[in-house]
Amino acid sequence: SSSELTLAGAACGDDQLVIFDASDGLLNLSVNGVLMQDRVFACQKLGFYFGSGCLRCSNLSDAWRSAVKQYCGEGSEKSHATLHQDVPRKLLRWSTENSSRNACERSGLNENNQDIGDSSEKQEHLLAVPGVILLCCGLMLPCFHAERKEVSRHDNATIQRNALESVSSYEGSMSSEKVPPTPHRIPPSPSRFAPSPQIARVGSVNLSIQQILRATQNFSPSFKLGEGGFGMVYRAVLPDGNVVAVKRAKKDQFAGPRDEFSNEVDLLAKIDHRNLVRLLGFTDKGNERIIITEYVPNGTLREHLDGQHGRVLDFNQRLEIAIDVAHALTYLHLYAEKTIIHRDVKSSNILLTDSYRAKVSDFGFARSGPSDTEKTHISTKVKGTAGYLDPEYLRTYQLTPKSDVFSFGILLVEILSARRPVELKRTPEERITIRWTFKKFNEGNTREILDPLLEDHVDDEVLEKLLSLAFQCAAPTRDDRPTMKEVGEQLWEIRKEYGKSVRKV
Ligand SMILES: Nc1ncnc2c1ncn2[C@@H]1O[C@H](COP(=O)(O)OP(=O)(O)OP(=O)(O)O)[C@@H](O)[C@H]1O
Repeated sequence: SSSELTLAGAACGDDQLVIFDASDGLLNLSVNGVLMQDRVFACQKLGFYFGSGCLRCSNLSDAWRSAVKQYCGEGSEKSHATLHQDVPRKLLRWSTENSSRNACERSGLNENNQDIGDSSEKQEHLLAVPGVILLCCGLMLPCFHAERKEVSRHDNATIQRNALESVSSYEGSMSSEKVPPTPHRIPPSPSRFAPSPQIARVGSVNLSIQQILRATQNFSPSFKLGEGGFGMVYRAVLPDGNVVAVKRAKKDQFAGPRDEFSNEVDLLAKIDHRNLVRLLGFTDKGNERIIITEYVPNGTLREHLDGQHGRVLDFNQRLEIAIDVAHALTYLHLYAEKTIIHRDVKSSNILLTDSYRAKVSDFGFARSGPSDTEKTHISTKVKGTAGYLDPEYLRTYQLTPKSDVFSFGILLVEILSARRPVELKRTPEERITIRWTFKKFNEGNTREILDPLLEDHVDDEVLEKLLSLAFQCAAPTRDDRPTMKEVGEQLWEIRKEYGKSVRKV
């Protein structure tokens, strides 16, 4: 539901690939968190992944196939043709002409193929071939073909629904897992869900399905607040007049290897902080899985930065929001029953109250940190949202609270600039907001970074301190990043300084 969304992700050796889109439907590829800015080069890289056998079309989900097709198939055809006369077009025709046969098998990209192995020697050989782009394009064709076959099997509406559903936060996989994971949120497994007695104690709202149906007028669209990877979110008015948010799991979230529902419930149940959305109750009956949380009435931070709520957030409000998020994360990292790593810190997961205080929501991806005090990290699948993902975590699969610190650094720049972490409509130099910001900062042009809609005067020193803090948080190596507690303390100091500078003016 945010605008820069992951469409598909896969692991290839040590590389994590994400093809993601923006609200305008443009597609881009990132490898290990680095956006491939040149589409031809990116398609070459994809071609090598296919060539080395680590990406196989037979293992690709519909969403991946369709993403690859959109990314390298139609858009790049022209540029390839310019470079290599009309040959790639010929290859595309080859694929269409042979549509009756499985092109995956035909090109030797099936599971048993030994012709194009995964040895680096063969990759080097591929690199040495003139017209490598042509070859790469050819290697990817089977996927375009397979996608076409899918289209003929499904009606358009289904495809569109699949694409929408797959637009969610990123889930990569360990390098040892050769099969690319489905880009869908991993659905909850009924077998693993068991209401914990703790929840019953924590939950202060006990509602039957009937009462929930009444409170949302049968999940009426007019009560809908939004939609995320887990399902729809509704506003519900309880018989006592209190308003709550009701998060209803999608039907297709009911079978699968992991249990996002119980994950979210278990974690929320242990949390009690004014800057974190509070769990009030849950229901798990029959075909319905529902989480009831505190209702936060004033939309998401991203909506406010987009100006969707009319009034522009002033500088002090932005500072307070940043401090609130820092406090929420400090609590999760240090003071909750055990260390919790949120893993999906982003502006669309920050909800605002009427007085513009922030509450961090969406614990679908949250993980408990290492329970063993000796260990500094846990090794786990990569999850999160493109643009906010810690590159070290992407590379090593080692998750620590510093991954949240990285995302916070990206968020801080977003709060100051109102730009999304990745802005695909902009020129290549401006696309990756953190890089663009860093360049502007080094050139001494910090004012240009600020949200142009912001009317307040902001002291240069205050702005520079905030940006330095954001860059420290977004340092490539986790050891160079501060802890969330230190970030909160620094923000607090900067806010005091800003207060003084405003009084002077
Ligand atoms: N407690 C709440 N109070 C008010 N609105 C909420 C609440 N929780 C969620 N929403 C609304 O519902 C939308 C969807 O929320 P949800 O947490 O399911 O997904 P998301 O974070 O936007 O997306 P994703 O699941 O892909 O990360 C939010 O963007 C927000 O507008």
